[in-house]
Amino acid sequence: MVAVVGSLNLDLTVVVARAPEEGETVLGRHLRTYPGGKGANQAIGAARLAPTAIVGAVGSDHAADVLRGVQQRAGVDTSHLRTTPGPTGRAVIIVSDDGQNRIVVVPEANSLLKAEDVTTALDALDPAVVLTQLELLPVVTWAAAQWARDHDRRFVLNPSPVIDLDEYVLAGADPLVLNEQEALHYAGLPAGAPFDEIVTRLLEQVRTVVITRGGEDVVVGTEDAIEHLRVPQVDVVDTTGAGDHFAGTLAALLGTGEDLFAAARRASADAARLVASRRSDR
Ligand SMILES: OC[C@H]1O[C@H](O)[C@H](O)[C@@H]1O
Repeated sequence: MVAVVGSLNLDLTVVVARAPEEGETVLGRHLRTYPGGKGANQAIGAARLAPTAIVGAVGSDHAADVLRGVQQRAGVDTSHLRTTPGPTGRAVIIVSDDGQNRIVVVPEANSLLKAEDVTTALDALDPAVVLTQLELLPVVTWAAAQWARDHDRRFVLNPSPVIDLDEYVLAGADPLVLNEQEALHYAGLPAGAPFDEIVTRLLEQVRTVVITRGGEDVVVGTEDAIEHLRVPQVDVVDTTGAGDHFAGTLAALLGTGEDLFAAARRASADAARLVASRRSDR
């Protein structure tokens, strides 16, 4: 079983020809709401391949009902999804015609999840893999990392959005799953740094690393090898949630005993299919 300790948001998405500059107004189209949140997206990705539960919090509003229902229909165990007073998390997303996005997250209920909620849920679920990201409070991320370490379970960490992470949390990551910009941040290197140096710096802090580089490749680093895996080439329509789907798929496959390199290959093929479609068609 995979336990995803993570965020759930209702996403308000708009498509634009190009994202506005500071002080500029542009016209948009296709204003839609979608179920989202990195945790929720990852749980749906994982649930296609392995029993999966989400540990998180939603508010007491219509958005909460929508998000809970979507998780349940995807086969995700929601018995540790807390309901808190007030609004559910929201995100505002601008998707440009080149498929790239800009996201603002308003955490709301996500910030009401407590460390004790996570420990209690993980004790009850007893997962083989704990997957988390950084849209919850830092003490909650810490609790997830600590539980996995204390119980000798696999801890998959997607350190997004970027924050200054405690080295205790990073040290348990096996793997750390992140994109190129995030990799530069955690490696403490400037844009344009040689890729093998980025991976080497990260491997000084974590056990294994998987870096997704859009249509370029996926880089997998362990203490034995650094490999650049080819990714399927597709026409990019919307990248939103593709990294989450990748992380969820990877965590599920690792939980079934798949090797890290094979799991990363399969996850990138699955994520490529998502990138090539609008969210309304997924
Ligand atoms: O990674 C995409 C997700 O980030 C934010 O959490 C949004 O809710 C969106 O669904």
